[in-house]
Amino acid sequence: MDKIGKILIVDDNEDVLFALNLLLEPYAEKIKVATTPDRIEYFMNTFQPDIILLDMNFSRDAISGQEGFESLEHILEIDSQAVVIFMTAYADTDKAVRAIKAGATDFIPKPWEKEKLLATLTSGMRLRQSRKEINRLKEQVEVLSEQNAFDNEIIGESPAMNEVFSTIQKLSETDANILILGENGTGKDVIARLLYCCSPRYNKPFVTIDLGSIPEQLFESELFGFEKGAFTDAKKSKAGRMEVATNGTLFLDEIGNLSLPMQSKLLTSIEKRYISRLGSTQTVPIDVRLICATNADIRHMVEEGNFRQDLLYRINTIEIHIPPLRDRGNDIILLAEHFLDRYARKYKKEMRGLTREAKNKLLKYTWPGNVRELQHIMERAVILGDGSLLKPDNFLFHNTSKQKKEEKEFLNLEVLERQAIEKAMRLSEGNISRAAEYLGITRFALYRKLEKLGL
Ligand SMILES: Nc1ncnc2c1ncn2[C@@H]1O[C@H](COP(=O)(O)OP(=O)(O)OP(=O)(O)O)[C@@H](O)[C@H]1O
Repeated sequence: MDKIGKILIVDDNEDVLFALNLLLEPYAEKIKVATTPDRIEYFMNTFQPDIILLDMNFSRDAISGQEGFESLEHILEIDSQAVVIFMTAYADTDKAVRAIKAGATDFIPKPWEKEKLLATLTSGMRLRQSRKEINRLKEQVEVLSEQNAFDNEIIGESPAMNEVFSTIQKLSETDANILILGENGTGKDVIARLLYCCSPRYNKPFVTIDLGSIPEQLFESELFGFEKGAFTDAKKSKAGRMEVATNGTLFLDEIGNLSLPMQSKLLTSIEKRYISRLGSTQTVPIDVRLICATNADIRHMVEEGNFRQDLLYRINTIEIHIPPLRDRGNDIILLAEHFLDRYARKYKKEMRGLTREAKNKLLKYTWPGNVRELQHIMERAVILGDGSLLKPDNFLFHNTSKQKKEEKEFLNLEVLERQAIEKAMRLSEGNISRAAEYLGITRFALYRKLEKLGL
């Protein structure tokens, strides 16, 4: 039998204390005794008992149990997780029920039967351990949430980024499912974490799955979990990320990578709000807020039959478009200075900033890899650069042929016009007059252009 842990026995009868001490000594890790309830607080602070065996009746009043209830209340005020087992010579069901309702764990009548007493203490100890474990896990979740929250400082003052921040602000009281769209490296992950930090589910779990990096065959077991023996390698049961994220937020990165059969399973679980682990017929209720992200053209995927429209409706209650870095104007410089500062500290370099020419070079570049590319370029420049200011020569852009093609497309007037119109329509939420105003043209001209471009 496992040791029962630390026990504090509180009873005004010294014979009882002596007998219990003797009886429990072989089974308990340590025992302390007190003859008056006013010593309980002292022992709780210094001895930190796992279980408190508490007499219900002290000298003031022999049978009502009132004094025991008052002590119980005081104990639970000090430690709401305390395990208190009442003892009384006057066992009656009413008092037992009252004791449990008041927060006691169990109740044993005096004189006690040894086996019954040990069984009660053992289950009390198990309860204490589970409560400790739950507390530990809660604390872990809190620490992890804080890490999730404050790892990244988010830089951005451009109108395009301010629009993103203001949408996040508006969403701060809601639980709506969010779809974050944006090119590679624009900061979708950073924005997902910001959304989480500004949400009512902050301090609850934030669980992520990068669907771009999980092999297709593992996706189901990662998301839904499995029972022991569900497949050859399932040596023990494991909760899926959806279950772990319950009451919190699940971030599905690269949702565009999800195969059609998996899309259908995800949809079912979102709609039914429960899941079944692989190899189990039991259902587990889930309550998660979904944040999804993709750099794919998800609407195009729907049109091509590669992404389920009904799933899209479920995940995109609100869409957030993260602008590419090239549309963020001076944010490029703010970010460059932010990374310069970070890497100068990391590599212990005395670098203070960028020359005007260097800033111009960064502003002119089209940043196909967005913030991630800027981050890498700054790191390299800091490592290889000399002097206190970084100069244009410190920045080498390795344009791939694909990037060059994208850059050329970026200069194509027709492409630019289409992008501007699409953006104006999005910002005006389809309102033609407002979109025309944003574009500085008449409503009629906008109609003609929409028709010409097939929009
Ligand atoms: N506004 C920002 N301020 C500071 N750092 C940023 C910002 N946006 C992105 N970053 C940094 O840039 C890098 C890329 O960002 P992130 O991983 O969030 O992009 P992503 O869009 O999720 O990329 P992918 O498409 O590859 O998944 C990260 O190191 C992130 O910390």
